[in-house]
Amino acid sequence: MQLIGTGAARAGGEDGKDGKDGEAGYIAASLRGVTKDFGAVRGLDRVDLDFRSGEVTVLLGLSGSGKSTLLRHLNGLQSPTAGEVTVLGTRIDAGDGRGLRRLRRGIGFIFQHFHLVESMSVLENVCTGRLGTLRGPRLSLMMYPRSVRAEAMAQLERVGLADRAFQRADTLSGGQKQRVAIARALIQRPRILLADEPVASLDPVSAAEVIDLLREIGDEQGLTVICSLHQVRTALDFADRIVGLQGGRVVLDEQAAGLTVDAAFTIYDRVAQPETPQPDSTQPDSTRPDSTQRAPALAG
Ligand SMILES: Nc1ncnc2c1ncn2[C@@H]1O[C@H](COP(=O)(O)OP(=O)(O)OP(=O)(O)O)[C@@H](O)[C@H]1O
Repeated sequence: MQLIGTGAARAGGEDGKDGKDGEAGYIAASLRGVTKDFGAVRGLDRVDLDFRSGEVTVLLGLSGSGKSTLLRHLNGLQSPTAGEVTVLGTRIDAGDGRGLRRLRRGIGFIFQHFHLVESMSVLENVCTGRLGTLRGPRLSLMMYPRSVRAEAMAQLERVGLADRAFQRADTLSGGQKQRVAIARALIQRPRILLADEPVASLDPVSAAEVIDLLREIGDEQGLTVICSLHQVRTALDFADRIVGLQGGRVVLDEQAAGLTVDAAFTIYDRVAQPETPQPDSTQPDSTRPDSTQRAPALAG
């Protein structure tokens, strides 16, 4: 089976041209020959990928396959050992501190553990998403411009949490916290939304709500969404495109619509021990062995 397909080219049209910034389907981010070494450990291995505007991509792969490392390269949190990372038309790996900060304003990042300030109100947490555009410290909600507070409230309405605006963040459930984190990312007015296992800490119902919200917002705003997940079936429902990583290498790159669950699972099977039981694709996600459950067995 040929695992590496032409997902990126198909998403952007047959010619695969870059297009101009602002056009639907232009290349919002790309990695060219990106290798990342952490001492003796290779985190990414000669990765070539283009991500087009408006496209929702899910990164799949075993724990340690390089998903988080790839996402961190896309917002300049990490720099490659070799290769180039271009985001929104600018080499993010070569930027200075100021250029990097400016570029990062166009990139929202959602984390597994939300990264909210628990003692702050929900509304103030959302306002912090605009700190990069404001001069000077903001030590309380009222130190943010009225326009920022109004926009934060609008974003909370968008994620269905306006009624929680003045509660402390630590009074929310995990699913609610992740929706606040999404609102905080949206107030940046990003063009790219990166999400690193955004539902890994959530119950299945909250996880589905967060995934649906990300898809809706991505579609509404034409965002480039790149998200790592461990739930294969959810990934196929959510994504336009699936990129599979193994040992830091891209081993699968296909449109989600053309992939079966079993084909997607080959990302994991290629490193499975021979005696590892094969998944039963007739079972629903909640009962079927998924990568989160299979990973330890496969890795061991
Ligand atoms: N800061 C670091 N220092 C040393 N090694 C690292 C560092 N970050 C990542 N690695 C290594 O790089 C490889 C890829 O890690 P990465 O966190 O990207 O994997 P992942 O696919 O996101 O895993 P998970 O699904 O568990 O989050 C792993 O072998 C990991 O141990």
